[in-house]
Amino acid sequence: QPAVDTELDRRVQAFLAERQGTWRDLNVPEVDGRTLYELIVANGFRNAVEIGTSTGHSAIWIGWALGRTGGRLTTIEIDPRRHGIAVENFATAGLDHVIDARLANAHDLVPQLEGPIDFVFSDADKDWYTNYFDALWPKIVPGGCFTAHNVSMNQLGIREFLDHVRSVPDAVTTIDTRSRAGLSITCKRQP
Ligand SMILES: C[S@@+](CC[C@H](N)C(=O)[O-])C[C@H]1O[C@@H](n2cnc3c(N)ncnc32)[C@H](O)[C@@H]1O
Repeated sequence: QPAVDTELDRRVQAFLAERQGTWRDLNVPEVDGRTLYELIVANGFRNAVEIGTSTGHSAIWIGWALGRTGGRLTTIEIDPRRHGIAVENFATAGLDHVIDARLANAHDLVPQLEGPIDFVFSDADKDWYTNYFDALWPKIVPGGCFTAHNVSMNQLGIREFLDHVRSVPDAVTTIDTRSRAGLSITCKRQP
């Protein structure tokens, strides 16, 4: 359980407790949000990207962690309704100063994002995961990680994505098995 010791911690935890069990827009389960949080805090990541905001559940966990490390998150959503709810949620949780929520097609925006990047969470269209990875990997710093959701599910593009990341020479990929949907974590080796 993350410690509660600052005003931000109290506000985010109150928000998450109030919304527990109410996330209905393809949002990650709490256990996966917690894993993302722990990964960011443990590594001190500060320059994060999320592909697929939906209404913001995972972004709240990522943003909370970045609130602790002093980082920032850029998160991208194509659906205006979900994007609008996410923006409201970020303000309610007290994380709007940490999260830059973009309404855009990630196919167009991701290749334009500037580095350096140290953390990515990919959770949008699975058949585009390999393209997102190839666009961002050169901008990820050594020690940084590209994570992807639903890799244990038999969806189009997942097998190709996993084969691809496992073939990258400067990458080490593990699968977090606490995640029922499967969370891959691909980190760039230090030179
Ligand atoms: C599984 S949901 C994301 C859940 C979110 N990470 C959470 O835990 O709250 C996937 C989202 O990706 C969005 N999406 C799909 N294709 C996209 C694209 N090309 N660009 C941006 N967003 C996209 C969908 O509209 C959907 O809201």
